[in-house]
Amino acid sequence: MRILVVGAGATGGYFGGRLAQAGRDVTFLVRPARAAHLAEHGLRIKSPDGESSLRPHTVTEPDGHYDLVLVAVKSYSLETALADLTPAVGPRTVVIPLLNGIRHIESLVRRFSVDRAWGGVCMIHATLDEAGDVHQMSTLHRLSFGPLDSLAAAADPVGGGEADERLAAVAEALTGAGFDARVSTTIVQELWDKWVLLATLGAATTLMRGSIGAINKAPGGSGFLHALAAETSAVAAAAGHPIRGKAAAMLEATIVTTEPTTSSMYRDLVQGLPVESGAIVGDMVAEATKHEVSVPLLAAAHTGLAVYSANL
Ligand SMILES: NC(=O)C1=CN([C@@H]2O[C@H](COP(=O)(O)OP(=O)(O)OC[C@H]3O[C@@H](n4cnc5c(N)ncnc54)[C@H](OP(=O)(O)O)[C@@H]3O)[C@@H](O)[C@H]2O)C=CC1
Ligand SMILES: CC(C)(CO)C(=O)C(=O)O
Repeated sequence: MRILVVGAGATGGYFGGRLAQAGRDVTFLVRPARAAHLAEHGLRIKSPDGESSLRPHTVTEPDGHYDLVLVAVKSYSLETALADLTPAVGPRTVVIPLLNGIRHIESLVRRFSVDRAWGGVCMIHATLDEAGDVHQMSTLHRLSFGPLDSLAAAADPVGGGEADERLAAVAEALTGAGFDARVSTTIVQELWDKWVLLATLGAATTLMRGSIGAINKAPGGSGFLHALAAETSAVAAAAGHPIRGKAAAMLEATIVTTEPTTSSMYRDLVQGLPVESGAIVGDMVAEATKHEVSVPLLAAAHTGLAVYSANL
């Protein structure tokens, strides 16, 4: 299976790198500066389990159709990346995005239809360090993926057809490659579960300019985190995607920790980089407005991120 990974940053470099190390046929679609860096230094992955390096195969424009395309760019780069990657998408290509939030799903479905645009949720704490290496900061590395359930059911109402064959092939390609790969039959709900977690984590850490552990140790911090999580959970419930079970337990465990847990958006902010505030916090505020849910803390975080972005 030919796999194209669009973006060789923290997530693309990690998951694509692990796939290449496992012997999969992986090509990275990168821009010229990243291509030059990778040609000179290779793709280095630093993780709690050790350090590794590989010589990735890169292209700066697609060289034909691929069977599977993993999209690993930030939300603010998506539209350009979609235009760049479109020549790689043939009639049977599966496109799986790793982005946070929900809005990118609509862009992908608009461009490729629900038949080729699937859902993907990655759980990892990773960053590109000052040397341009991928730094995996915890042992978490999970990738869930699958056709967009309700939409896919409408496209393939009886199941058992070509969609199932492609799912089996994609699952085989992604499984056993050194990370936790999971087929999901409820990927839309998983996208919401992750969004609620990340909107909470991202809003809290960027508003308070510190980790969840630091917030919990500050006066009023625990109450603030619980109030914020109640807001994001209420938005998801009002939108028809209430978080339950394991997702609710994970949210609770995340907001009570005294560990220095942060979010990718916070790491970007402290480095003075652009942030995905619209896709992660702004869209959740918009959902709240649509469903008449009161979200004063989330709205304050959104305002703070807008001020930060305006000063970049
Ligand atoms: N980092 C994390 O821990 C997690 C991140 N996520 C989500 O994953 C998504 C990706 O984030 P992350 O990997 O951290 O981001 P990074 O900024 O580390 O990497 C994004 C990469 O995309 C590249 N890129 C942008 N536009 C293009 C293009 N047109 N063609 C090719 N490459 C392009 C950039 O390359 P260039 O050098 O050319 O700018 C950059 O290296 C985000 O939505 C994020 O929220 C989800 C879970 C965890
Ligand atoms: C939820 C979390 C922290 C881990 O995947 C994340 O997605 C992020 O930091 O962007």
